Amino acid sequence: MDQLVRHAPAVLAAGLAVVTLRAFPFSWTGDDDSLQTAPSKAIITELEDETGDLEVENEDGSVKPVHVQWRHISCVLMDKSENVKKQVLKGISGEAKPGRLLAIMGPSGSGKTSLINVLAGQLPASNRMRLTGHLFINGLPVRNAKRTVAYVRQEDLFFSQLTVRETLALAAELQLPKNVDKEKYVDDLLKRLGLAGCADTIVGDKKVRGISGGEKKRLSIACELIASPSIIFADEPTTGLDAFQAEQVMETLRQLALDGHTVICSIHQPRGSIYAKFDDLILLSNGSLVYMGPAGEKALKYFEHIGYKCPEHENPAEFFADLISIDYSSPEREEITHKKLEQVVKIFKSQMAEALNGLEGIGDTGGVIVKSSSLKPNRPRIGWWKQFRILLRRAWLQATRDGPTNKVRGMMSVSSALIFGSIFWRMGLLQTSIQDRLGLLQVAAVNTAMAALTKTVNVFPKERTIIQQERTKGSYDLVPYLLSKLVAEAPISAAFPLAFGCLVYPMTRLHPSLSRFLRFSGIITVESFAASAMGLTVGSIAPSVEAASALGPSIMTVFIVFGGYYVNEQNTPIIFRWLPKVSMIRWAFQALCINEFRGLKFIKEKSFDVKTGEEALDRLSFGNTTLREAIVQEGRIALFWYYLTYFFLKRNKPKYQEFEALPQPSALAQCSRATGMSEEEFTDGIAKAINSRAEEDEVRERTSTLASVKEDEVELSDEGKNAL
Ligand SMILES: Nc1ncnc2c1ncn2[C@@H]1O[C@H](COP(=O)(O)OP(=O)(O)OP(=O)(O)O)[C@@H](O)[C@H]1O
Repeated sequence: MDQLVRHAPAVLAAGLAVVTLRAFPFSWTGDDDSLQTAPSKAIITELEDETGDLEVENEDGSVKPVHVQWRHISCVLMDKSENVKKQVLKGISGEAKPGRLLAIMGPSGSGKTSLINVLAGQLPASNRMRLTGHLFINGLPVRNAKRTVAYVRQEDLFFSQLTVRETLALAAELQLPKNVDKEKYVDDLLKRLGLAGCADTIVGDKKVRGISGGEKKRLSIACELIASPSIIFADEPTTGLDAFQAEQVMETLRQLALDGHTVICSIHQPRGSIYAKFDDLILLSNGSLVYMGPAGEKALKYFEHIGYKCPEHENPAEFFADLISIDYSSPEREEITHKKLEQVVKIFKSQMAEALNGLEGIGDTGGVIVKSSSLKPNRPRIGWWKQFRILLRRAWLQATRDGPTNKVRGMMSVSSALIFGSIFWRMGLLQTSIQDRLGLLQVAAVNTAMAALTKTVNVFPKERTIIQQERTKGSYDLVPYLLSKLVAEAPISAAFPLAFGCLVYPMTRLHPSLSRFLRFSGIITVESFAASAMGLTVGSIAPSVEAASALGPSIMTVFIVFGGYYVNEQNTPIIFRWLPKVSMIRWAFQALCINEFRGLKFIKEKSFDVKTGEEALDRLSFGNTTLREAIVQEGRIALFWYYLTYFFLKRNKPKYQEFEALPQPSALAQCSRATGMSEEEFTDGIAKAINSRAEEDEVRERTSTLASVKEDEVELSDEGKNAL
């Protein structure tokens, strides 16, 4: 009898697992009518079906329904001594249904972005963070159900000089299978997202005005849709937009939901007309769930039922915001609003617990504890050569169309050539001209390197974020990307040192020979590539443009000091001897000196005066090196920095927080019965215990309860099947 009583919940669980998965659980507050409606034709026209993947499309072109469920998600931040510093998410459960738009609302800092990141598998990893809970896609734990998600982030990052159509066409070529008509696909996408009117306008940036903020957001959504998403996440898609643009963006998301996608967005405080577009609603406050269920009238009825009535004609979003925000205007108000919030959270928790008790079979994996995984990057669909050609086109368009940047670089090259040309105007062959030549060649080397470095560090950190996102989607590999960038930027990067050389060489009357002039230009061009490559490395490790702009010149200053002019290599302290060998300034300066001084004869006035250029080179300790050797060294330095860039880009992939193990839902339900605690209390206890080493005993105690239940459960699951 005792055995029967213990087995009963599991039999029930097995039955319910099947029933609830079909009927979409958590329907206690749900309006399931819309789930029955057939999704309309999807934007995505054709997709490969890989074994084990969730197919995004049905054969008739409609989107396959994807149902996301999550249970007991807790996210805790720890301090250095492993004590809980902040509970970002406190045991959040819920679901997102296909064909419906789910909005996550709450005051600033309530955990909206964190929850959306967790659900998208893109919560940035941190050693000080503990993430527990379960996430299921169509009833399968995320590790078993591969899913493609579209994640529209708050910040819109694009190649600024490409038009809207080019941006989409390049993404389509990189991500879609061969047999898809890309032109038609892009045209459809442009029409669907209301971008046809600005299809041939460049995206733009702070320097050059392009499309509007709302259009940028819709372009972000369009780009994400190419990655064949089953679920669309959008983190505060209306932030920074005016009311009209915000409305249009939300309408786009609503349409995508109507097409059958599962759409989840976070939003701060929408106006009434936007709120009316939501099908489902999650209200968060201070990491706790205040409400999860249908939006609209049902949500208002729920709050009315628990004693909080929304005044007539008030925007429900504003009513909810007032209800769940803490008022810090005075200690009394703070206490009152705090208490009110605690009460609302408590009421919802008890209702949720009731609903969950009837749904214990969701996502059951036969008693096995599953450690959920975050998203893994996909593999590119096309070969390296095709990737290279597509990326080359993009890099070329970006580099050549960037008028303001090229203009500034051109003006800097010309103005510095004119300044140095005037300072070192027509150097003769007197003894004093030796110092002048050395000074000019040194400033030419420093100026070239600094110009190339500055340009790169100002641009690359932003581009790195784009390529990391694209690579996570599996658009392309790093090698074709870096090669395409190098090839596309080479002619432009060479043009500026050439312009500098063309002016400064004749003005200063450096060694007057065409071949020497060509070599001079060649040396500073190679140096410019080396400095750009160093800029790429700095940009690939620095967290922001500001950090890269501080780090790059600091490293370059060291190379300038050991650039062959200020410190003689032989007098360099032993521990710094390696620095001149890796200084691009030194090798460029050395090559420029060899090119300039070899074969030059100076006017000798005193017996100890330098007579030939070779003697001057000897005094600099440059006498034993050939020009070829110096240029080869410079080339090696460029390759070294390119390799480091590759290495850091490869290594510094975005890392996402993984879930820590928690009991399976059905086992959890039994544990909750066995201990007399609610599921939330039990999970919170385990989550806290995982988070604190000081509570190891508690973990042991609770996991032993779980183990005893699990043993029964394997047996019971079979019984459940038989019973069914
Ligand atoms: N990695 C982290 N380190 C420190 N604090 C964090 C981290 N992640 C989240 N938090 C904190 O957790 C809370 C919730 O953050 P989250 O960004 O999810 O809130 P939000 O509701 O999206 O806020 P907003 O509307 O202002 O964007 C905030 O107080 C935030 O400072």
